[in-house]
Amino acid sequence: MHSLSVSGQPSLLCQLEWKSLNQVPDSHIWPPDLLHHHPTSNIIPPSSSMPIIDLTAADSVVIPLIGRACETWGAFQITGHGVPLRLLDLVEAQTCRLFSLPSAHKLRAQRSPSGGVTGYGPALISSFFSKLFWSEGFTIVGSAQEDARKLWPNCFNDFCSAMEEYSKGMKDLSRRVIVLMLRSLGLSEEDIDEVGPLRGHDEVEPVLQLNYYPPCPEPDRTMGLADHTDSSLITIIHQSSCVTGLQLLHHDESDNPRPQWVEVPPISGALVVNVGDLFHIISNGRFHTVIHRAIVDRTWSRISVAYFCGPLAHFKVGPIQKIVDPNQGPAYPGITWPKYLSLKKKLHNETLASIRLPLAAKRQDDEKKVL
Ligand SMILES: C=C1C[C@]23C[C@@]1(O)CC[C@H]2[C@@]12CCC[C@@](C)(C(=O)O1)[C@H]2[C@@H]3C(=O)O
Ligand SMILES: O=C(O)CCC(=O)C(=O)O
Ligand SMILES: [Fe+2]
Repeated sequence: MHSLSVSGQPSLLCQLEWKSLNQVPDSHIWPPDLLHHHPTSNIIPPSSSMPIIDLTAADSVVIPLIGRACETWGAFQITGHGVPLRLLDLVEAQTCRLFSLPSAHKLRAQRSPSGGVTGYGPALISSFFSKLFWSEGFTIVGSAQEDARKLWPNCFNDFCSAMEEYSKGMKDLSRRVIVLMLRSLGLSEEDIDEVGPLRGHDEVEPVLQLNYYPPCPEPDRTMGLADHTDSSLITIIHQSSCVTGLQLLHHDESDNPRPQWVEVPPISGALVVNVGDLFHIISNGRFHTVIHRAIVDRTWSRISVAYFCGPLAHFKVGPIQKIVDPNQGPAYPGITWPKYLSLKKKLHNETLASIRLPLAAKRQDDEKKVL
């Protein structure tokens, strides 16, 4: 059953008994202009489908492929990444175990309504929309112990150890991918040690977002997770292997002036890497932070596990000087991840634009006009 808040708007903490529904309640029906599903937009010729990069290939092959993918797509899939299939299956099974709990149990670990980040609830961006998502989320920052104890007072260990092992695997992999991305921007290994977004990488608290999208009787009328960019440097996503749902907004300059939603096909054992807002900033806008969303399926539920990799809290992320064109200057000021997240809570997809600096060339022009 879903609840209504005093204002008559559906409560964001509403908990549906998904299985009991044979149609989508009004609280979850999205206006068509926000859905723009365009079924045909999913039929993308293979020549322009999202890159799949095998990390076992030589660096001289992988690095340019990654650079190109980040510039044109803002995302790519990786295979040969070394994270065992056993670990991907384990984290998926534990995620499934969590979302299969009765609603009343899950609500014991509900995210605190007064600005909490960790715990069970709709994705945080849900507050920007008057309609609810056809999904449930669980956010882990650092250790999952406190919340897992509320869910399984006597047997929380399996869940916690799976999440810890997975976070560790993702931490190592994200460092490796970030180094390849920085090298594709022309930085040497020594430059990378100096420039710093990876400084203290081992101490950064892992952020995991577990997402569950139940089957939906009317998938074309609702939204699993609305359009957004991730605030991280990069996000690594594991998605269930048989059900599609993740889509990217892709601008294919060569054929079509309008961006299109492109499906990210699930490939067993592959992981999706999204360029996040902070990488867009450090690359001075060269790498493109990707707008993405999740839609739902009539028959199948879907699970995704997203690992958000960011810098240490006190580290100010700004465009890397070595790659800033001196004629243009930096496009963004330095900003810490917590500060960026607090802006994002208020401004959602307008956050990057809100901090963008006028280009140096334009600044000089404007200064001349004043003189
Ligand atoms: C580090 C974070 C990124 C995130 C906000 C958060 O503090 C924890 C949850 C993350 C998440 C996951 C689902 C999509 C997203 C936009 C959201 O609503 O919560 C991201 C946030 C983000 O990238 O800004
Ligand atoms: O479900 C997905 O594949 C996308 C999840 C996502 O974008 C997120 O958690 O930020
Ligand atoms: Fe995302």
